Amino acid sequence: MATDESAEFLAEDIVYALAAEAAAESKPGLVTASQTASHTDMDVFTLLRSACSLRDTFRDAALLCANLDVGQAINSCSSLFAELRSIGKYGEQVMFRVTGGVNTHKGGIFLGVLLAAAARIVVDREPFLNPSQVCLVARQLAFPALLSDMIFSDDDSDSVDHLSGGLRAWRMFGVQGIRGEVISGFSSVLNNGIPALELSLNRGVRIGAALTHTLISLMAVVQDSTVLNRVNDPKRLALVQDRANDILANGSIFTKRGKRLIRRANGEFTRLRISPGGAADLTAVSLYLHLWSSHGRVACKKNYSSLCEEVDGQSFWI
Ligand SMILES: CC(C)(COP(=O)(O)OP(=O)(O)OC[C@H]1O[C@@H](n2cnc3c(N)ncnc32)[C@H](O[C@H]2O[C@H](COP(=O)(O)OP(=O)(O)OP(=O)(O)O)[C@@H](O)[C@H]2O)[C@@H]1O)[C@@H](O)C(=O)NCCC(=O)NCCS
Ligand SMILES: Nc1ncnc2[nH]cnc12
Repeated sequence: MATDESAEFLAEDIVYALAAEAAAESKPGLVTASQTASHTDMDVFTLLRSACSLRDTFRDAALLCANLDVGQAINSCSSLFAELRSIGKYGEQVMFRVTGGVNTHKGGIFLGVLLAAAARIVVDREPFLNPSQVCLVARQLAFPALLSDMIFSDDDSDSVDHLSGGLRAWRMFGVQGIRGEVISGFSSVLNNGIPALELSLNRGVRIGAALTHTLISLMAVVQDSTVLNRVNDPKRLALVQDRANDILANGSIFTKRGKRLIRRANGEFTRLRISPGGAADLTAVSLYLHLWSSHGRVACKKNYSSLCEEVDGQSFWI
């Protein structure tokens, strides 16, 4: 196997970001270090095991593009994307093997493979990777194939049972899921996720709390098909977006009221078994794109004394 320093560091940051997202607290309905929330088949250790197993997958995706410039990559996008998809499928097999069959990071694998490839294409020209450029190249690589997935899913068949959760949500309700996020050029990540993450870090909060605010900011806008996987009811997605918008309007992690609403949303989503897994994946994406753009340094002006505080008489981890 050829060695390539850029491919190694890109993969390393993706794995770190998936693990950091898993460990972060105060994520409504999602697995954290202290809860399994809406999930009965996985905990934080399952997610960490999965994240750690995927490093070679992301490295291989970057390596595949090590000698390509943007023009060459875009001219050969359909064959390149087919090769990336098979690297991603192999990554999915590894994930299912190490988790005993649990879907921990299907979306995270796809996004990581695509963005590692795009970043490796861009990195020779731009050592400080600009998130918009990386996302644009990723979009160009994936656009034809994802569009055809979506058009093809609209076949004559009345049944949607054979479709994946994402394609079913698209076909039944026009919810665009992961494909729409990529086709849009990662609009939620660029317009909501990364700005929220950087605002939090600039305000001096710790990385875990910054990830919570990033997640909430994404939940407010993302068309997350995971929310509809278990119950095909678009009202559930509207509920997630309403709750997230309400949290943001009340100060999110920066106010007591915001934190109270985060806690309340966690209780509600857990009761309803709602899991915003797509927004979780995009939280990790926001983190590694931020890391790549700042050369691997998270500007964490730490305040460890606020690690755990009381909200309504209960501890609130941030
Ligand atoms: C293109 C692929 C992504 C394959 O797509 P596929 O159609 O197979 O999958 P989708 O159902 O479309 O969704 C994939 C995952 O994407 C995440 N996601 C959803 N919405 C968004 C969004 N708006 N932005 C970003 N990411 C999004 C989501 O992943 C997360 O949730 C998963 C956990 O969900 P959970 O409900 O707990 O697990 P389940 O097992 O489904 O249910 P339970 O048993 O628990 O009830 C977790 O994976 C997170 O990562 C979606 O799950 C790509 O994978 C691909 O190309 N693969 C190769 C195979 C292929 O070629 N397929 C093409 C089919 S046409
Ligand atoms: N923290 C999390 N909880 C549940 N599903 C996830 N998929 C990715 N991260 C997740």
